[in-house]
Amino acid sequence: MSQLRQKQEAARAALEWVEPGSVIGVGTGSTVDAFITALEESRIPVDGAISSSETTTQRLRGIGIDIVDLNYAGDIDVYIDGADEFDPHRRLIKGGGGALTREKIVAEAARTFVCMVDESKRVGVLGAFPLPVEVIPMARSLVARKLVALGGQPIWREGLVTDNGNLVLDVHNLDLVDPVRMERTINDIPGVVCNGLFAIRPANVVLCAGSGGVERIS
Ligand SMILES: O=C(CO)[C@H](O)[C@H](O)COP(=O)(O)O
Repeated sequence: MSQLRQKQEAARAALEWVEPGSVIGVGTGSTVDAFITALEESRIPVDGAISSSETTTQRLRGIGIDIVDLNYAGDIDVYIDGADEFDPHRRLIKGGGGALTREKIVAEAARTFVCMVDESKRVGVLGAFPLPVEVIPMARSLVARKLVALGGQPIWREGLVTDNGNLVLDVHNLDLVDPVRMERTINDIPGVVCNGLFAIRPANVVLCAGSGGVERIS
């Protein structure tokens, strides 16, 4: 089964968490694109969505779903998103699409975070995928030096400006054996807005699609 097909399978499985009449949180990326297509085909009537990026907002509006401001929504039942890597504890690396900060905000507002992945995203220990770190532009070089001191090799994702007007450093070769600790350590660097580790608050459910079907890890 192709990777795209696996993403579509995981996306269809996530529909089980969409309650008719609810407001849902929606992530960003190609798996989320497949989810939005599946949601449209399902005709489940949702009351609106909290979006994690301008790209997702456009897609959701395109299928007639209202975008709700998180400030007026309170907590929501479910957040549905993809990931770049997941480990056996449902801890994630996210941010390959550069939307990590808003993704983490919406995930935090949700009682249940459902993560849709294809088999290629499964790892024993996080860190093969470079860790995205969103930084305030004036702090780019300072933060990069601090990340080197932590053992990483940051590469500036040149040309990308996030929806929040910031920059992204992709950090290679960090030791992520203790991802909770590293998530906190990086967050403490002045100038860091957010990092792509979702370890303090992992996914509640991972739907991993492979050749044998969709595995539900919860
Ligand atoms: O974190 C993300 C975007 O910031 C995505 O969830 C992640 O990059 C996975 O993307 P895809 O579904 O295209 O494989």
